[in-house]
Amino acid sequence: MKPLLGEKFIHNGEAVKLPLDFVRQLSLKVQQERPESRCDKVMDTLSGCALCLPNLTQLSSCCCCREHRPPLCIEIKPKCGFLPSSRHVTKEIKNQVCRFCMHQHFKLAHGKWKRLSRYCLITQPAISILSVSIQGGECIYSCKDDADVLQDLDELAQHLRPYFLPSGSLMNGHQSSKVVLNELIQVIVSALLSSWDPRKTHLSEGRVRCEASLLHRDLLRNTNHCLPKDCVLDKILGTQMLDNLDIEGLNPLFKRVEQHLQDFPKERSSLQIDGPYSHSFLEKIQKCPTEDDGSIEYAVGKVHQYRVAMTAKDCSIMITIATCGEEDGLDQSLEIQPSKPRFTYSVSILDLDPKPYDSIPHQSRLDSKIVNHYLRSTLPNNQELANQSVFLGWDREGEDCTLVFHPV
Ligand SMILES: O=P(O)(O)O[C@@H]1[C@@H](OP(=O)(O)O)[C@H](OP(=O)(O)O)[C@H](O)[C@H](OP(=O)(O)O)[C@H]1OP(=O)(O)O
Ligand SMILES: Nc1ncnc2c1ncn2[C@@H]1O[C@H](COP(=O)(O)OP(=O)(O)OP(=O)(O)O)[C@@H](O)[C@H]1O
Repeated sequence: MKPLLGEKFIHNGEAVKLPLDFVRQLSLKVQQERPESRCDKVMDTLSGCALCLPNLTQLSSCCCCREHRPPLCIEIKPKCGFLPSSRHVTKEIKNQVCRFCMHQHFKLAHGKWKRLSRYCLITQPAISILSVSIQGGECIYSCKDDADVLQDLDELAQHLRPYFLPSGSLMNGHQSSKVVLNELIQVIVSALLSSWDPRKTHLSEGRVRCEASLLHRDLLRNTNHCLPKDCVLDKILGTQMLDNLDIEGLNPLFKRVEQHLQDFPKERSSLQIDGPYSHSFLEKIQKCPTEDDGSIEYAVGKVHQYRVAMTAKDCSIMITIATCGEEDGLDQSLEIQPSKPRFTYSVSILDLDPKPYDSIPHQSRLDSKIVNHYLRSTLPNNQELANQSVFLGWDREGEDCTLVFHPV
């Protein structure tokens, strides 16, 4: 992922061995802390291996030590940043509404989420804050399912006040909360959009407006869709866009690979179906023909590209910021306005586990379920269709099992 997402955002980590007993105890502790919706996840307690990474809630050049204020760490899961433009897409709604918005309805119906979020990366310039922690691990804000969001944000603002409002400020109550949160968001956005060369900007390709976004239309109209070249969001978006066929275009290629592996099982390893994720794997991704020439190389290249794109669609960004003085003279410092505090920051990408090859059929089924559920549950014109859906071939789970008659 490093060559694709950029050296500076990714930490290799080091594979380390851990005593199995320690891992078992850790797993028990972690399991107790998991929110209900994530209790199906378990830690791998059998391999005895772990990845040792630097603590990304801290800054390496710690000018903040002088400041007496611990750094703030903000974690964001951006999810997919574009609408498909593949000719293989069969359902028009996928060109209008992003998967994240459609998936939310599906998750709500199945009890995974308790409410719809206003977050939609496709259309909005705003940032939805997922979690903020202070160095030392104290979490001061986290997107909880059933919490009172406004009250939580007020509490968050109280914590952040010393970072963003001068100590003598007379502002208080709701007004100051608003100012403080706006300042935080400005700093986050600046870190997300910062690149080594601020003059380089480019327009993101493809359709950029998700029609299901809950954000106000006026806000959407004024949105500028430029991303500075090489900023973290640009790198992630570019990698996500390796999925240019959509799962609907990829599925037949996956079947081609499956057939090939049945005929030539020994080629599984040279085609690097299960890795290793080496230089030659990267070459298969980068040198994949642009048009389908019917070859196995094309099919494998597209499958690999899709898996890498899926990883980039599910990664997190960690931004750590600390206030600093002018005398710190750091390379990566943000000055939002000359009269306001200066910040130093670091931006990293994490959770880059490769998505397994075997998950592709699941992704294909899930895609139909999400789209069918969305069409049935949200579009008023489809209400009648929804009532008849069982007869038309949609089962209760929203899976498309339509019986298609072909002319003979
Ligand atoms: O399918 P999505 O878009 O909901 O993404 C899943 C994530 O959901 P969320 O980002 O919370 O909405 C999901 O996150 P959570 O566990 O719900 O926090 C996982 O990251 C999942 O990956 P994997 O299947 O465990 O490898 C993710 O699954 P895939 O990326 O494999 O689809
Ligand atoms: N290097 C790091 N420094 C600080 N915090 C980290 C670091 N790596 C991960 N975290 C925190 O731990 C969380 C879980 O990490 P990650 O998503 O990589 O693990 P995971 O194995 O996918 O978790 P799960 O078992 O829940 O699926 C991250 O969302 C982040 O909050």
